[in-house]
Amino acid sequence: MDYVSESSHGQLDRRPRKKPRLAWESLSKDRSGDYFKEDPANATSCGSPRILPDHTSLLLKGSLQKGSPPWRDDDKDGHYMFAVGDNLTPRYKISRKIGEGTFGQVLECWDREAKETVAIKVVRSIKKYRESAMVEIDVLQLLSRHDKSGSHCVKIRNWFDYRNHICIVLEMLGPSLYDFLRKNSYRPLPVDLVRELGRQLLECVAFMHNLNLIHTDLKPENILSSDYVKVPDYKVSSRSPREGTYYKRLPKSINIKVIDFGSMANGLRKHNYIVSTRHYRAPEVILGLGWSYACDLWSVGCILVELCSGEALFQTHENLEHLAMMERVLGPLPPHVLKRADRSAEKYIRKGTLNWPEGAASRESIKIVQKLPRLQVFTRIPYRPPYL
Ligand SMILES: Nc1ncnc2c1ncn2[C@@H]1O[C@H](COP(=O)(O)OP(=O)(O)OP(=O)(O)O)[C@@H](O)[C@H]1O
Repeated sequence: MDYVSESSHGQLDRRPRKKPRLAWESLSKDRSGDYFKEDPANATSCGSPRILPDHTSLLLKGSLQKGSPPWRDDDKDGHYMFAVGDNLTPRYKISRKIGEGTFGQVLECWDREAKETVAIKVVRSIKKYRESAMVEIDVLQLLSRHDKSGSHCVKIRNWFDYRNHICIVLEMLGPSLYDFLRKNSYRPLPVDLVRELGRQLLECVAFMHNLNLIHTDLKPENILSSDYVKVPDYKVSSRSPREGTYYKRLPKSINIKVIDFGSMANGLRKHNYIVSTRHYRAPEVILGLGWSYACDLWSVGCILVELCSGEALFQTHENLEHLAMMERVLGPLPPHVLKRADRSAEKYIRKGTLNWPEGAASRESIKIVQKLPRLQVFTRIPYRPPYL
């Protein structure tokens, strides 16, 4: 057998960009009936996951044309093991792996029934991820139901449970804003383009917030170009001219769509657990003040500055340094905000102000903060004070 391993990115990511996953605890509700809905064309079989030496997907060349591939154990993290050319139920044929996240893998597949390419999120066969995926499906369906005029949210096409993996079938989108930045060697995008992207992003956020939903994980990786065109990839097609496998995607327009609704939170409740990927995390989340809709707006602000400058604004992994960076860029945190900090954040505050630079972990850290430009320098627009 000829196995090939594949990683989700051609290049190494420059920073860890993952967030804690807790949303299922706050959003999940009692479900009955459709929880383990199956694609009628497909039999689900469940087996106990066994340990495999590594978590990378194995791609098996030249597997079955019709029906399901032979049973393969999941890897040690509960990821589905697949082969390019396999069927994922008789309806979907796997073309390639597009991405991998906390939840599972995203596969580009050819939908034989709809005759279109789709992206299928194949969720890890672990209870908490399965449950969270069901919440994501609910959210995607809710968004689709209310989306009369194109909300800039990815559309769900279908879902099913296959060999103990929840599979979410999504419309196929193009590269992410992070891909654009990376491929552009982290050079700034033109301000007019950023303005247009910001408008679309805010439209999407307003749409979600009007439905009392807080995304909580807005970041360039989760904003995808909404169109893609297929052009022949001759390098591949000359060797293996198989259905759905010899195309590559190119960005076609500046229309964007938001993905990844697995961390969605209910806006009607108060929350104070940690959300968002570090660089896009709002101060109220770090300080334990309780958070709501505004945390999405904070993330949008960080994203827009990143698109204008080419680099993530707050590149840190430490809370106090992060807060100091915010003060450096935006001005002092208001005293009434610092006063409300919870116990875990008290250590960052001395006499009503941020314990900085006294509390800094190192001189290097102080220097890094000092080097950050003020917001006006990034945007060349007049400074607007207190942001909380
Ligand atoms: N509809 C889509 N079209 C094209 N690519 C997609 C689509 N949905 C997801 N992807 C790709 O798959 C990757 C992982 O998807 P997603 O963020 O939904 O998974 P996740 O497990 O929730 O990830 P994370 O741990 O980063 O939150 C994305 O970064 C993107 O590159």
